[in-house]
Amino acid sequence: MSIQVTQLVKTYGRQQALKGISFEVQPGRILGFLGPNGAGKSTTMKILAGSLPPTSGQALICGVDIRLNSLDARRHTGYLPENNPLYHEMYVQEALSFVAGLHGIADKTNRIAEVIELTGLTAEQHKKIGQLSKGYRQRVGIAQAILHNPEVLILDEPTSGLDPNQLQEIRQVIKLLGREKTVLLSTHIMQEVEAICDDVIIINQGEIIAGFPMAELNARYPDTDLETLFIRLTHAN
Ligand SMILES: Nc1ncnc2c1ncn2[C@@H]1O[C@H](COP(=O)(O)OP(=O)(O)OP(=O)(O)O)[C@@H](O)[C@H]1O
Repeated sequence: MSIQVTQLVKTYGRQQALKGISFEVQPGRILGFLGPNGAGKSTTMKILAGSLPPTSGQALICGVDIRLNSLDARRHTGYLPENNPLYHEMYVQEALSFVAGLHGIADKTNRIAEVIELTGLTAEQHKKIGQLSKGYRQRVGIAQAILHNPEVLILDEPTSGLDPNQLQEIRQVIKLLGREKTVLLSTHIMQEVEAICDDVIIINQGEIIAGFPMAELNARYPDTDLETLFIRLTHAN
């Protein structure tokens, strides 16, 4: 398994954000992670990315326990956080070079050229990040996340706030990356899941309330599209 989560709990003060969730993602799959605001998606993703400790439970990335061997687990993981924090004063190439240095990538120049090509940044690569449109900033965030060529990619609402063209283009980038990598993708856009995801999980109030391969949606929930199912399941709670 690329991602294996067992009975994961996260408590912030008195609030239980994750109430013991368990799920798995097989290698090479794109998993859509759906849930209403405050359901626990970002919390789960931060824990899997190694940037937030869980309260209890286990999470393995490519078989590596994120609590016992965080550094090793993070080598297998690329993470694009929800607010995509970037150095706006840096040039695209400069930022990528900086991140490549953090990862100790040997052949920086070639790898940076590769990720620029993969993420469609070629035309904008000589600009400052602050001068880029939101869609291109998302590409820089994705480029940073894949520099060290991780097997697992965790993307927290990568298409939120994009115009329809950029949204379509970023989806294509994610789909392309999903050919080789395992992707965990959170989104509020149901068509996005239908367009690019192999599997879907719906989380609500810190609990997983549904999970299935997209190909089984119709068999499991006849005459129901994903949006209707989402509203039905998350309203019932
Ligand atoms: N640092 C924090 N301190 C206290 N509570 C927090 C903290 N971060 C998140 N929470 C709470 O934990 C719950 C889950 O939040 P989380 O950000 O994981 O949800 P989400 O599904 O990503 O939501 P959204 O779709 O709005 O991004 C929410 O009730 C939120 O208010």
